[in-house]
Amino acid sequence: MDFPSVERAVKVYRECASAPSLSSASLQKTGDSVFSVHSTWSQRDLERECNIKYRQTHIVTLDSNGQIGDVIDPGTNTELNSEQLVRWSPSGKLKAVLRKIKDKKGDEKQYLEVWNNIAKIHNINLTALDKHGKVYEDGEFGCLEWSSCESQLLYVAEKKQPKAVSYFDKSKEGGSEENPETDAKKKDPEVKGDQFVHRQDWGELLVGKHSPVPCILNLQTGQVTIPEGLPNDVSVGQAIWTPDDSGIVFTGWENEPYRLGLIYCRNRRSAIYHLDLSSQTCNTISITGQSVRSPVFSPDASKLIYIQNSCHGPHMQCAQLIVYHWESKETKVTVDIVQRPTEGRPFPGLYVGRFEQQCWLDNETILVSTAWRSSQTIIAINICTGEVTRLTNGPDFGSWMFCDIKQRLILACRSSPTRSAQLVVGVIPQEGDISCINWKPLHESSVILSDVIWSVITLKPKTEQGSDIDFETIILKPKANSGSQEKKLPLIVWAHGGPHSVFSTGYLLLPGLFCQLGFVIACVNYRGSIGFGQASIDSLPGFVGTHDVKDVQAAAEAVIEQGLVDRERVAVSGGSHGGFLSTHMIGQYPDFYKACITRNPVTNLAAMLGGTDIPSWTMTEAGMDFDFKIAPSAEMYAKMFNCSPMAHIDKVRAPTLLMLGSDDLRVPPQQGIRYHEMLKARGVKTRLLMYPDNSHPINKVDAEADCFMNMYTWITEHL
Ligand SMILES: CSCC[C@H](NC=O)C(=O)N[C@@H](Cc1ccccc1)C(=O)O
Repeated sequence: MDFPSVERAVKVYRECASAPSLSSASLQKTGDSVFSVHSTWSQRDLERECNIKYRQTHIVTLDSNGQIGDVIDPGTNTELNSEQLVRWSPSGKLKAVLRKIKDKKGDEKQYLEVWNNIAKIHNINLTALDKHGKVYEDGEFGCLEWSSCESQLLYVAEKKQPKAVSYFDKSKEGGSEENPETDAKKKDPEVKGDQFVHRQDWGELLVGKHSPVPCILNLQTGQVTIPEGLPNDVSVGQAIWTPDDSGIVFTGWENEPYRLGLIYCRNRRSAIYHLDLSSQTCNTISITGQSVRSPVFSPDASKLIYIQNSCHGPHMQCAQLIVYHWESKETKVTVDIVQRPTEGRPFPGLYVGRFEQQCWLDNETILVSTAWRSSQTIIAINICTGEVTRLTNGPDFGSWMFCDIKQRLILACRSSPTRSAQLVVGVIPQEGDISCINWKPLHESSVILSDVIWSVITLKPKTEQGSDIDFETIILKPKANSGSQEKKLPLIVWAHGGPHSVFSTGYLLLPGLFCQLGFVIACVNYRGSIGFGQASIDSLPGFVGTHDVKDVQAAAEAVIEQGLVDRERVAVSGGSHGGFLSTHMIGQYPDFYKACITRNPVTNLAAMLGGTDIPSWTMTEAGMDFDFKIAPSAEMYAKMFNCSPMAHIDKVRAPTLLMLGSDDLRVPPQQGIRYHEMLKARGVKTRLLMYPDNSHPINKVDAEADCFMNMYTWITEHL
């Protein structure tokens, strides 16, 4: 078959990859019935080979009936390149900005600025204060919180460590020093012989983040303090003020006996703490032996909510929503884990990492986005009754992210496999059905794939165990061919990572690109994906390499049965656990798959145990309980090997492209390198691309673009 040319693929990539993705969006009340919407976007810049960030502002007015009136786009996109965190004060009058700037010598400095509506009114050089290391700006620990009196800011930064020096360092032995800053630093405590002590960090994408502590900046004095009384051996993150500013509440992750990588892993042992700043006493609010996160106070300050799930087992799980009554100290599970959604009660449970900063509709109702089968959905939860109302369920947009709420004006971002992100506003009815929202877009999607149509199919598993748990597949088809019988199309079967994550019916760059270029795509949400109930998640550990493989194959067969696809031209693709599945498919169905493309694949769980930042994952997914002390036996290693793609290497025939990030701490590149070597030794065609300075996602702009072009040329050469 004639595939579109490489030049055409480059053009399609330029178009589709130009779609900006939303980093954050918030609402500010700027007058009677007037709101401004500030959104920050990230966009690939292929010329500069980097992601640029820019801010967009819209004005939204409400009419006399409280409904959306005008939406004004002043057309003021501004590129931002140094803002790390931004937070509006409770009154909306001040804005705090954490900024990273390189000085003349090229050293990075962090500043905390405060702006009013006219100008910058404070600028504190946090690096020069030298009270702590780098400020955390990530989505796991990071925070920037105004006290209610708007005179203090709370954030999290790396704890300052005593300076480690050599026993042979002579520079400290007297001599005069004229620089007072260096003199002050000289007075800092020093530890001899500690220069090479290994300090464990929080792993993949959190490199250099070891011991976060809360920090308080007093805007009047310009001084930063690290509160006393913090628990030992706990990493502090997600800190917020208590309602009267007398203390702070935060999530604390246990450092001991050793840290396991945190990103994409919502099962790390943690607790919610309350530190009283005057008495310097710290108490635990949550129960121990759980994984908890994201404390948020209700507007009337009577309740604190947070998310909780088990700290054992799968790395992503269905979670509970906990309500803690601040005065009575009573705790209640208001939304529980859902094992199996049913037709009568379809809510599949909560799959939430962190609440948005403003998530309260009123003192009883919160808004949150969660996975709901193959879509990302906004729900309202009545925290007194636990009642869940689905607010978004339209046929055109499959993925909805809740952004902000002011009064009853809700800001959200939606997308679909054929439409890139679009901000929308709506008014939540005061009375009646709160899901009756008339959404109004603030702008058009920047990319619309008009030649693609998408659908979701539900499938029954073909295994004995877990056969009562269904799963779904998102199908993308080129429109021109969708009804015709004349020419059958090539198929790419795509498996997501995790394994406990999900493809949602939002904008999917790679599948969309390939579909624009004439391929049918099947994105398989095999059993174990999130959004289908905890029973589905729990059905996979112990059966990886079997259940997930059978589901992927059943999805491929189901798409072929629809009659549009040429069964002689099927390829498979996926990254990480999706790479584990791709390499399994070519080992277990060697006649079926004609090409394989894989990013940072897990190929041998037994070998990965000693190299990944999450050794717990390899044991859990192979069906064994993880314990920090465990030194696996030969039988355990055998179990891990036997469920791995490497166990099927002798059967592989499909030409296989491997794309590896040299800095991946999650799936060490050796996993892919060894698989590539094994294929070479068996005479199977294979190519390995190693991307320097890239880690697990391989998402640097030049690397990502190169990956796509190599995927395209590999597939078109072999199908
Ligand atoms: C020991 S590596 C395990 C595979 C890895 N799982 C967790 O990190 C994985 O599949 N990564 C995914 C990323 C991901 C994981 C979970 C939820 C969302 C995304 C991948 O790279 O696609």
